[in-house]
Amino acid sequence: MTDTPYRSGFACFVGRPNAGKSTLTNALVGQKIAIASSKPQTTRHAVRGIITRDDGQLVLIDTPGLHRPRTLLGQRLNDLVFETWSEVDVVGVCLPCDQRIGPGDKFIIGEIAKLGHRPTLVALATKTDLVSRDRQLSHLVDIGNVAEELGIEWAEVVPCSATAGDQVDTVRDVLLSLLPEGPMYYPDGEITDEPEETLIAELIREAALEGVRDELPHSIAVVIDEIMPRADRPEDKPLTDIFASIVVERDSQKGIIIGHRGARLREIGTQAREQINRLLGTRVHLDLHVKVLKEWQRDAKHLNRLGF
Ligand SMILES: Nc1nc2c(ncn2[C@@H]2O[C@H](COP(=O)(O)OP(=O)(O)OP(=O)(O)O)[C@@H](O)[C@H]2O)c(=O)[nH]1
Repeated sequence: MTDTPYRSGFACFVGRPNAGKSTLTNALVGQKIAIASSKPQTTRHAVRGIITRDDGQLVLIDTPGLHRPRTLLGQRLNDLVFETWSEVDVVGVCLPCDQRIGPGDKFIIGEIAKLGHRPTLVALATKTDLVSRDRQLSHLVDIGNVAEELGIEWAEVVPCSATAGDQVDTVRDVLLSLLPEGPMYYPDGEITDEPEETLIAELIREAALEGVRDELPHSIAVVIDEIMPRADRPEDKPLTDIFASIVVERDSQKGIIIGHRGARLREIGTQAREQINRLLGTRVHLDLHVKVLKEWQRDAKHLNRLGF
């Protein structure tokens, strides 16, 4: 027995699109659970990663990026962000070292500062591997200045790189140390409480987004139609059939997803299948269809059905 109190609580990362939030979440949790993609604004669901240690438990919540709400989907995503911020104990503000702190970053920090219940704020200078030592130092000075400018206080400022593994342990330690004393919320060994179906849908969405134009991300949703174990398989070689639909808004987008003679759709299937195999630990057969649901982002009925 030690005298150190058990700490537990919730944290989330915020920052501009591409700031490295999902990648850092994955690095901290040590298993791929959130969706990392080189396209901005791909994180949609509040995917949680759970870190359980002898001295505490940290539940990481991944929120979508804040953006100008032009559609009903945009509004709902923003509401989800504000809701999450006021519920967590710690918010890690990701400020990538290779980018100057700009109006977008200040807007996000300013919005958090306005919350009635303000979480503890930590500044994470992400992507240290991309810059020189000098640039890193001037970035840290800017991070200090921005706190003063906006009237907030950083509990800690940590430079780190999720891809190079630089200071990831420190980020984990710092986040845990800032949590209140509390119980273990989730049993040990649980990495995410997202239903498997959501994770599978996210993996397919991620594969579908790879290499498509920048404006497409918001137009794609994935619905899992059915997941079932294939009958009559030998016990040591199980196979799972997964039927899923990729939903787009326009016929032209359907064409992009399917590609020339179905080439892109096949690529999406292959890539997603590999990830799903890894997630489930069994072989899967993936059956993908592309559906057009006109203007689904503006239609409350469609949004509800697609899980937003
Ligand atoms: N060099 C380098 N690249 C990184 C690092 N962290 C993330 N990246 C890359 O930056 C891009 C964006 O990373 P994400 O983790 O998807 O960023 P995000 O903030 O979750 O992005 P959104 O979901 O769009 O809000 C990806 O291509 C990552 O591989 C890092 O520490 N170093």
